[in-house]
Amino acid sequence: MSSSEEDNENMCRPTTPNEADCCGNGCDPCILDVHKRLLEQWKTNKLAGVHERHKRNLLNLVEYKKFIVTGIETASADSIFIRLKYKGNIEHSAQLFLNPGQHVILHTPTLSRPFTPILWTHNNLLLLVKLYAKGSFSNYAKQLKIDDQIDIRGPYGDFLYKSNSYEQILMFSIGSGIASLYPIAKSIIIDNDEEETKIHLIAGFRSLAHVPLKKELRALADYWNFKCTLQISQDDGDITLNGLKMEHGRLKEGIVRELLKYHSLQTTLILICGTPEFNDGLEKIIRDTRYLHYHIFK
Ligand SMILES: Cc1cc2nc3c(=O)[nH]c(=O)nc-3n(C[C@H](O)[C@H](O)[C@H](O)COP(=O)(O)OP(=O)(O)OC[C@H]3O[C@@H](n4cnc5c(N)ncnc54)[C@H](O)[C@@H]3O)c2cc1C
Repeated sequence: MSSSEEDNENMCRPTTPNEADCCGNGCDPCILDVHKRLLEQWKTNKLAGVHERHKRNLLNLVEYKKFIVTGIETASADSIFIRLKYKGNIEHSAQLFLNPGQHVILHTPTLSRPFTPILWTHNNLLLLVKLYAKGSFSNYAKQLKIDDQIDIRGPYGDFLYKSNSYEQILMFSIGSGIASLYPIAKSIIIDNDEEETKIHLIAGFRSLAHVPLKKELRALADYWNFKCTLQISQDDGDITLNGLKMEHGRLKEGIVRELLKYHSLQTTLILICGTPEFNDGLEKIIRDTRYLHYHIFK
C-alpha cells in the first residue's frame, strides 16, 4: 500500500470522541457506543481489505453539528414544525443525507432527544415536534426563537426500503409516530415514478385539530397507490377531509386485526410507529397473524 493510501485509510478511521462528549443523559444511542460500533466496522473492513468510499454527510454519528432555527410554525393543536439550517460553510462535496425514517439526536445544553426529520434538503431539515404539557424538551421547544442554536448528530435507524419489494405496505401510527412514516410514504409515492407498491397509512389522533401534515397527506392521496385512514378517538361530529378516509374511535386491536385479514402474509410490509405500548400491542398481533415482514420505529 502506498503511503498516500495508508494516510487516506487512517483519515477514514472514525474520530474518537472525548469521554466528555457523552452528555450523561442516557441518549440512545450514546455517542461512545456509536463510536465503538464504527471502530469495529472500520477494523473489520480494514482486515478484509474493503476500502469504503466515504460519502460526505453533513451529519455525523459521533460528532454534534451546529444547526440554527430558521422557522417555527404550528403544525396542529399539539405540535409544531421546527426548521433547522446547518450553521457554517458547507464543503463542496458535503451534503445532508438521511434515509427516510431515520432519526437524529437533538442536543440542547441540558438534554438530548431523538426526532425524525420529515423533510430535508442539502443543508436543512424540518422536524415535526409534539408538545407535551410537562415534557422537558417540549418546554424547551416552546421557547425556541429564530437563530437559536441546536446541536444534532446522526442519522440513526436501520430501516432501508428497496423499491418495489412489496405489493403493499400497511403503516400504523399514533400521534407524532407519523413523523417516521410520512417521509417513507412520500419517498415511495411521490419521489419514485417507478413504484408499483400500494400504501395504506392508518394514523390515530385525538381529534382532527391534532392531525398535522393534512395538506401533505392529501397530496399523497392524489396518487393511485396511496390511501390514508385517520382514526379519530374523540367524537368530532361528522368530520371530513377531502381525499382522506375518516373513522371514529381509537386505533385499537380489533381494527388492526380486521385489516390484516385481507392482505398477503408474504408480500405485505407492515410499518409501525407509536408509543411503546402501541408498538408492543401491534407486534403481538403481527406475530399471532404470522405476517413475515414488519418494522417498528422506536
Ligand atoms: C427514534 C425516535 C424518534 C422520535 N421522533 C419524534 C418526532 O419526530 N417527533 C416527536 O414529536 N417525537 C419524536 N420522538 C419522541 C421524542 O424524542 C420525545 O420523547 C418526546 O418529544 C417527549 O420529550 P419531552 O422531553 O418533551 O418529554 P419527557 O420530559 O421525556 O416526558 C414527559 C412526559 O411526557 C409524556 N410523553 C413523553 N413522550 C411520550 C410519548 N412518546 N408518548 C406519550 N407520552 C409521552 C409522558 O407523560 C412523560 O412522562 C421520537 C422518539 C424516538 C425514540
